[in-house]
Amino acid sequence: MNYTINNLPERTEKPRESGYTMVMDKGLSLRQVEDFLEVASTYTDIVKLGWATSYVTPNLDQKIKMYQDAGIPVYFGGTLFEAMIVRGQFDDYCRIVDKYNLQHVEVSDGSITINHDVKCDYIKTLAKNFTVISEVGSKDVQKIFAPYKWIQLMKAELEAGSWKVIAEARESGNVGIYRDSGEVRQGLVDEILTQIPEQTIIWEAPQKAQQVWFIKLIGANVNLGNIAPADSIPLETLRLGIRSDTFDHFLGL
Ligand SMILES: O=C(O)[C@H](CS(=O)(=O)O)OP(=O)(O)O
Repeated sequence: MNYTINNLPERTEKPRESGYTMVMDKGLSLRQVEDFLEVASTYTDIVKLGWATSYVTPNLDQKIKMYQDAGIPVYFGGTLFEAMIVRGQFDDYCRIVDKYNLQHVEVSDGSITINHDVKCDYIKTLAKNFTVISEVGSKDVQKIFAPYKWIQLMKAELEAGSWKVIAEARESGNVGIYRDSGEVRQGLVDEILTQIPEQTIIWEAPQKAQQVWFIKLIGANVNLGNIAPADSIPLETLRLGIRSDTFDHFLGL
């Protein structure tokens, strides 16, 4: 840090198990990645190349290498996994992940309907060679699961071998764990936390109010995802209680 401020909440350090920040890159150029890394690599634990943007992004191999050289693992959005398995291309998917030398994969079913046992079988298979992050929740605003269902799905996926489960929100932050207004489904989150260890969940929280809500509930070291590249440093200040939104929350701790 550039200078000392006393009595800040303790932040975990990289490589972290909690306090994780997953940034979503949805098509940054190499120059933008370079700029991003200059300022935000300390605060970024992993980068997701959003949905299937990796299919159309130029200079993909160079981009991935830039992140990896900075010590930041990269993975493809779950939508790419879904787009390939509905086309019967699971083996091709594995080959692509290998080709780009990725260690992490996302298994999701936000846009497709698959039997949950089948999803867990994919997790089991992929967990033999990769670190699996699986996503729970649908991208369909009409599909609202009861809290017991979220818990059941998360438990089964962690047991199948997921390293962490992602709670769905999309880039927009208005489905899954949020109402269409972006407001957190508080009862749902509270109930999930009675059964699922919080360090095993990455909460998608693209909006500032959502980040603030989770920091106040769980603390500076909550795992948050779908953070826009430009929000990495602002998020870190929220975690540390040095922006107005969380300022009072950490005073006196
Ligand atoms: O669920 C997500 O966060 C995303 C981005 S969006 O739904 O397309 O907005 O999908 P993913 O495939 O996991 O990147």
